[in-house]
Amino acid sequence: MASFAVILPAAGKSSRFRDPFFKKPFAPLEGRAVWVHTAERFVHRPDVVQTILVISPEDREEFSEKFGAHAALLGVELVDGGNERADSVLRAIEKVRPEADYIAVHDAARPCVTERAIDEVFAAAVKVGAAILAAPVTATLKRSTSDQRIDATVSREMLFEAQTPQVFRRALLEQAYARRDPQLPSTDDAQLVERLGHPIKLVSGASTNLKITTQDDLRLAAAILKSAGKSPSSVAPHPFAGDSLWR
Ligand SMILES: Nc1ccn([C@@H]2O[C@H](COP(=O)(O)OP(=O)(O)OP(=O)(O)O)[C@@H](O)[C@H]2O)c(=O)n1
Ligand SMILES: C[C@](O)(CO)[C@H](O)COP(=O)(O)O
Repeated sequence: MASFAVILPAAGKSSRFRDPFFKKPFAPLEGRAVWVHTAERFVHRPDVVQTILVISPEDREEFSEKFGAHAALLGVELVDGGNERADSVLRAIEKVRPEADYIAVHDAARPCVTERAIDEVFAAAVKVGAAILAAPVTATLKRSTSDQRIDATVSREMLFEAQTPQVFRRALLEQAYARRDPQLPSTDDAQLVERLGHPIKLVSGASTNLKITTQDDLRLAAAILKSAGKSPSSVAPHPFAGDSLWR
């Protein structure tokens, strides 16, 4: 069986979350913190050999007080994050155990991912070496002028919104990070692997696999978890789930 190390980046500033008390990974959601819901999607899987939660050094003390026992119970290891998301992921990559064949990076702020979607993107990564969940763009896309007027309508043909997990053969992701040019920004890990020219499979992800960014997203995530009896694995998968496109 292929073995996976899972990296859960949770070291961001949550600036768009605008909550006076919580950064989004630590916000309460249906009785548990967001990060706990996310971690629980992975820690019990027989193919996951390690789960690493990346938190900001400034959060370490409070996290240990509030969640230290729960993290230990789940077998979740902690790593200090960095200024950029890529810095956080790299620090976790450096702690991945030798027995992991693949590395899956999944935003701690995406607690509604389903077991089926994880199965599919993991399987695709084993097949191709790299795969990400991505939702087909369904809205009409407009490009704006600097003063917020419509400049043009952009074709949504073959456009996908990248999600996570983003899953890679370990050596491939390590090579992509070794060649990372800090001058070239990257908002996801796939971008770094794309620059190597390696194919990355797009596995259709559900719109319910949302990234909590704002307070509205938290409310939406609560509704999704409630409708799934708090276990999103029973959420109806995206109608095209399982389809995938080479890239
Ligand atoms: N330096 C960073 C930046 C982001 N993240 C994590 O990457 C995921 C996706 O990032 P995003 O949604 O942008 O989180 P924030 O950067 O916290 O959001 P904001 O831009 O609103 O501050 C989040 O789980 C976030 O905690 C991280 O681990 N380290
Ligand atoms: C990784 C990601 O969730 C894919 O859509 C997204 O790029 C994270 O971006 P953020 O600005 O760090 O939220």
